Amino acid sequence: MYHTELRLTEAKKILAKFRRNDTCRFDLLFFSFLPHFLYQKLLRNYNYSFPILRKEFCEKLKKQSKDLVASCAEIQSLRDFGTRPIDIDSIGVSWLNNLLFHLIIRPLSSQLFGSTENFQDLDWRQGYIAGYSEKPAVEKGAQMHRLVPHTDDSEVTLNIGMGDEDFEGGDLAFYNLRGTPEEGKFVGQFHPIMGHALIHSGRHLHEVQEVTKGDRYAYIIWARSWGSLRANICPCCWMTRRQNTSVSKNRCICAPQWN
Ligand SMILES: O=C(O)CCC(=O)C(=O)O
Ligand SMILES: [Fe+2]
Repeated sequence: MYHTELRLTEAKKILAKFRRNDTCRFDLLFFSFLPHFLYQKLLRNYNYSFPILRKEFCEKLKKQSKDLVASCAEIQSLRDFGTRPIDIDSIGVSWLNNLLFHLIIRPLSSQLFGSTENFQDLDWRQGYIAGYSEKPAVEKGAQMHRLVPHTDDSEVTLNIGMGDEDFEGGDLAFYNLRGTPEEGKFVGQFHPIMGHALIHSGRHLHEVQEVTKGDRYAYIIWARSWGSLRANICPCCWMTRRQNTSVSKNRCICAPQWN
């Protein structure tokens, strides 16, 4: 679990540095208009989309991740790196996770999802780059053709399109909120835009459709609330969206027969 206060101090320091340095400042588009932030409602009331990173910055981040995969391929014991989505902390860009978490995800989430998802604040994040391709290959850091419908083990997910610019297919499709009568019903789909973020609740069923041309990358951050939501309910039941019935309660490892 991350220590929220420590990370917040770090995020503020980095933000101050960006404000002093023009070259860096314009790398992250959102800093220039964050105070007047306007988000756009997308796919009814559940998902919201807005521009967040410059294309050049997305390219740099992708390059850093791919270069690391390529160097690891030369070292026998690190060959697995790239077979799974690339963890942002492990490629030395934790500061970006922290900035996005503290300055974007936390404030937006408490307004947009706090009451429906039952949390007061978020205090944990994990960021990674997922790659998909018409021709998946470890050396590109693009491991998959598609991603089947699922919910995330997060209260809220931020999804930033990282390009490439000319891929085809690979739309993000949504099928409504797990645990509601509408679960499974198609809501809409979204062709990722490079540098644009989409924020949605973790229990919003979604899939990545097959990429039919080129490579497609996304920078995903999962955010959780261990301090409020997961402190009050069994995290395992929440994760599997187990309903609170006598049958499903007995299937939980926290149920009396296991203790
Ligand atoms: O690649 C994407 O756009 C979505 C990925 C996703 O849903 C996930 O990693 O949970
Ligand atoms: Fe997901």
